[in-house]
Amino acid sequence: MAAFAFPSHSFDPATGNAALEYALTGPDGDLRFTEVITFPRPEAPPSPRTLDAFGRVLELLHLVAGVSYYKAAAPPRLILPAPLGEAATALVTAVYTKGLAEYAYRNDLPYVLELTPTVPDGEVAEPDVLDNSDRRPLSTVGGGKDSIVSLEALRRGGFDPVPFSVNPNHIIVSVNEASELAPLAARRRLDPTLIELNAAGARNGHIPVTAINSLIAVATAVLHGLGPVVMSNERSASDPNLIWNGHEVNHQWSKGVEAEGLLRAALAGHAGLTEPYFSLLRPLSELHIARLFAQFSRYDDVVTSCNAAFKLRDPSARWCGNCPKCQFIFLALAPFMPRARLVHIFGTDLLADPAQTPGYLELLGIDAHKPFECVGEVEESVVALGLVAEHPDWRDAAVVRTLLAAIPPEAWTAANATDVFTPTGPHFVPPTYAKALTAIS
Ligand SMILES: CC(=O)N[C@H]1[C@@H](OP(=O)(O)OP(=O)(O)OC[C@H]2O[C@@H](n3ccc(=O)[nH]c3=O)[C@H](O)[C@@H]2O)O[C@H](CO)[C@@H](O)[C@@H]1O[C@H](C)C(=O)N[C@@H](C)C(=O)N[C@@H](CCC(=O)O)C(=O)O
Ligand SMILES: Nc1ncnc2c1ncn2[C@@H]1O[C@H](COP(=O)(O)OP(=O)(O)OP(=O)(O)O)[C@@H](O)[C@H]1O
Repeated sequence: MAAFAFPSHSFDPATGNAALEYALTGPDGDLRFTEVITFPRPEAPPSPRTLDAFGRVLELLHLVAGVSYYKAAAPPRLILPAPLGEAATALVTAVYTKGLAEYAYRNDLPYVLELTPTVPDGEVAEPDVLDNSDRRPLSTVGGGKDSIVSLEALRRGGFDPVPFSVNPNHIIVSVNEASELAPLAARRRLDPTLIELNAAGARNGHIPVTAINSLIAVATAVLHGLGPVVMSNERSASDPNLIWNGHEVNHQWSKGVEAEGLLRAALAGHAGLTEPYFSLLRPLSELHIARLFAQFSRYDDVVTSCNAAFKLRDPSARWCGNCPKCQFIFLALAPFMPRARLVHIFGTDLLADPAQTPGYLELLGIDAHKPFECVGEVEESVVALGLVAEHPDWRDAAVVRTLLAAIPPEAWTAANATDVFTPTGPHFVPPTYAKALTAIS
């Protein structure tokens, strides 16, 4: 295929359906795709001003959600459908290069890291400014511990959050029920042709899915006259897994602070939104978030962070108990709760199972690089190990004993518990919201 293009998109306010059209084009013909996103419809018909801002967010979503289809062939050209301002172009460029860096690395396609979209010449009309910053926040729920911490922080801070998810599965539905808050949801349907192409051996790999979910969330907030979208992306999401051909490869790129800044700037420049989107947990480490989560037991029967439970086909019921994310989160929660409670949450005791040791050696930086998964930094795993080693419930667990014997002395010196539990780093949390975090600390 020679190029990837964005033929058109549309929205029907009567049904809430948005149709996003894509094309892979080449000398032997085109492959066309349509992704359908169904937005929850507001009770009252939206005003023309709301629909205008929503339409502009949809334009960004159309461009960003194309990554799923682009990746089936990875042509060298990306041809945008209309003139685009600087901030929006920067977002789109980064989503297709940095957001696809893991895909490029695994498929050995270095040119993807340097894609430059072709943007048609022309003026882009300035958007009207829309300031909804004082309205109720829309807080995304992914079923895991992080979004639960944000929901509870917002609630304790007096913000009356509206939970929101894209394609909520039974886990997300149960988390929302446990929160006793009334949620909103959007439906996203990938074009079935993509799944057929995958089955036939098309190129495939990781995509920056958080960028897509984030724009669906912002579009929903605008349509419903709600305030900022509150994400739960942690500090360590910004750190790369490795460097390849001089470029950072970060599995969690679209959860990182760079993506957050680019998205905010694009939403301001292209859609006129003044305070559209931020991550409440950005200054915190994963281990710090785990400590905060431990105080909320009402979600114990439902909370699930394991990605295997969120596959479209053959998902695990809850924690698979055998992936880097399960291993990391088990270790991160262990210092802050009794063993019986954690084993109840996971349905298994990972630190009692010697088969888990190799995975933990990777998380502790003893073997290989940081796994391509949503896991914290090596330093956080080392600090967590130090804490469980002193915990009466955990210090004699088989895996803990093996890891303590394997870890080199210099790893302890490099890991500093004070750093791990001190909020730090760049963030976009508005001052009015900062108090929500202190409310649960
Ligand atoms: C659940 C999961 O990890 N899925 C990844 C997996 O796909 P798999 O075939 O095992 O299952 P499905 O998710 O059901 O996907 C079916 C096919 O559809 C494609 N696809 C899916 C969603 C989408 O938005 N676009 C798509 O093109 C997908 O490629 C499959 O062919 O392996 C795939 C190939 O490596 C990954 O692309 C699947 O990742 C999902 C898009 C996904 O939702 N992943 C998140 C759990 C995830 O990776 N989150 C990161 C955040 C990364 C970020 O920067 O946003 C994290 O938790 O760290
Ligand atoms: N289906 C979804 N719809 C909307 N937002 C989502 C969805 N899945 C994840 N998110 C959001 O994306 C961000 C990253 O997701 P992630 O899976 O890391 O978080 P989580 O589920 O809250 O917690 P954990 O890290 O424990 O899994 C979070 O802000 C989360 O709320």
